[in-house]
Amino acid sequence: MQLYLVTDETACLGRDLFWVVEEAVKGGVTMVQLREKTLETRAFVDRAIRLKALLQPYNVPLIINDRVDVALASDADGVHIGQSDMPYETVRALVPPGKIIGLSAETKEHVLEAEDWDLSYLALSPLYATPSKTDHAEPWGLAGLQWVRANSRHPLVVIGGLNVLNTAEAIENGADGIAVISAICSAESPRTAAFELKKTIQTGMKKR
Ligand SMILES: Cc1ncc(COP(=O)(O)OP(=O)(O)O)c(N)n1
Ligand SMILES: Cc1ncsc1CCOP(=O)(O)O
Ligand SMILES: [Mg+2]
Repeated sequence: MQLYLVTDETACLGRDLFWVVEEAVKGGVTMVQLREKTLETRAFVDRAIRLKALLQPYNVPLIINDRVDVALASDADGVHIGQSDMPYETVRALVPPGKIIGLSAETKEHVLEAEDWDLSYLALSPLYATPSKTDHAEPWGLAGLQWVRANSRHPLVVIGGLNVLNTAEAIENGADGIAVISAICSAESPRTAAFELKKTIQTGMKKR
């Protein structure tokens, strides 16, 4: 989950979502989350199955946002849950062993509660304010990220307002990866954008 693409069709500037995802993967994306907030269940499952087939040859895991049923139906590699979604214990009981479970943390309490849980990653949500999610919580900022790094045993992903200019500092301050919507989906070239972000992550990693 070094470079984690979260999909949003409306951010893709009218371009085909599957084209955007494949370009991004060719540029260096290491994990993809299918995030559909309005799609009906059948269309969501169809899209997940198609995306899984696209990603498989690249060995890039597919994560489903919010919906354990869709993750199971599409044999996705995992599920991402937030603080208003299905509770962790229920998800853990439903999802087969070996699947990825990622969780959003919006507060210090969420971070501490997650210490007992078997998570593949914890996402600091959001690191910075972003127009891509209108109902987001108070941003963590770099000081918040440093606190989480010191108090969490989980791999950390940061999401919200990440771009090529602020990625290195997030990595240097303890993030193990970044998750983005607009920096890739809305880029003129999703492939080049992913390539540049990946290069920046790797530079940041060398400095810590
Ligand atoms: C990687 C990642 N981090 C955070 C979120 C946000 O999850 P959530 O708070 O449940 O909000 P929605 O995305 O469901 O609107 C995420 N999806 N992915
Ligand atoms: C899904 C989500 N969760 C927290 S912020 C966010 C949106 C991130 O989008 P962007 O990378 O365009 O800021
Ligand atoms: Mg959610």
